[in-house]
Amino acid sequence: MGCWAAGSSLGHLKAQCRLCVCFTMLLLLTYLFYCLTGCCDLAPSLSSSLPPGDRPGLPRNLTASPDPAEGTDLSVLNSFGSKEFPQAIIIGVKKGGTRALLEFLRVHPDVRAVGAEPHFFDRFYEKGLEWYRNLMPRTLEGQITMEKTPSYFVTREAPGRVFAMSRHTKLIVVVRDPVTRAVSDYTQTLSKNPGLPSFQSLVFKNSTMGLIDTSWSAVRIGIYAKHLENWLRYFPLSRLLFVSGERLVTDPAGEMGRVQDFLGLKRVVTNKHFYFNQTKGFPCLKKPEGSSRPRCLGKSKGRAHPQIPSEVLLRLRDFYRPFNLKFYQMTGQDFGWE
Ligand SMILES: Nc1ncnc2c1ncn2[C@@H]1O[C@H](COP(=O)(O)OS(=O)(=O)O)[C@@H](OP(=O)(O)O)[C@H]1O
Repeated sequence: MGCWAAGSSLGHLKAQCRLCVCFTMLLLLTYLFYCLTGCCDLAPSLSSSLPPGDRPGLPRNLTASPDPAEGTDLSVLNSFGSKEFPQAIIIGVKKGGTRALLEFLRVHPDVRAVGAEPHFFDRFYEKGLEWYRNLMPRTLEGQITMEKTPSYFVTREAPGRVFAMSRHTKLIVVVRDPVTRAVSDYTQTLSKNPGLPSFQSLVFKNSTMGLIDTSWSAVRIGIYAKHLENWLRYFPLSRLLFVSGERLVTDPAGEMGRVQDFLGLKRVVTNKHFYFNQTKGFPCLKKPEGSSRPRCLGKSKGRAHPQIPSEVLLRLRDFYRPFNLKFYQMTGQDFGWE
């Protein structure tokens, strides 16, 4: 009888143990499931009001705050990672080659970028930082969030606003010979408005005196030294990288090497990612992000420019020379615009 009682209580204990193990497994599996579906992100953030660059040592999936714009959208809950403020922004310049640079960077597995230009720091600042963060793609730990809006470089308020988001933001400026850039800018406007007056009638305030009209944005944008002064009030030079728009065409892998170093990324994007497309006249990607087929940039990039009288271009070149020299001095780089 005593023996039977001992055997029965041992059996009972075994059953309890099995139940215990099952319950623990169930708990673990539930936790795993929630983490994989991104629900762990919904835990209240420890420091979500701080931008990413300013959050000390937290795993990135712990830093995301609840996403009001997403509501209960299951497709979003199912995605991995979290939305972060950009740690690096291509701030300019318009027609410098900013799209090419962003598309080349997107090949890198550790770069995630918004495709469209957000224009947050110039046009939509009143929408607030959370609106901006929600535009960003989700990133995993170790990945960099990026965006490009070339008009930031010439927006007076932009440096202070970017600084207010994070003083650690890395800034990339793609610069191109200001004369060619002005013609490229004009070509773009002309494509939207074929009735536009000629380049020469817009570039001069007084053509007989040869006075350049600096109020015309196509001219003003190219005075790089002036705009850079504005950024240097907030950011040290070490936080900025100047990419040569010319070299981005002639040696894309070389420029990409510098950009990846600046961003603290492994040099993944190299020569083997590019081929020169003779028809386009530009380097193109063998395998752009999300595609296995070679692709060049669209028709609006690498357009033929209208013929501008050489004396007009010479006058414009004279106008830019002192500003270019100042810019070389400020950046410590000679871009070779003659
Ligand atoms: N790989 C490649 N393919 C095509 N185009 C290239 C490339 N690399 C640089 N570029 C030059 O980029 C110029 C357009 O500059 P952005 O992309 O900064 O223009 S924009 O401000 O976003 O409208 C564009 O100017 P245009 O030639 O005047 O069209 C190009 O010269």
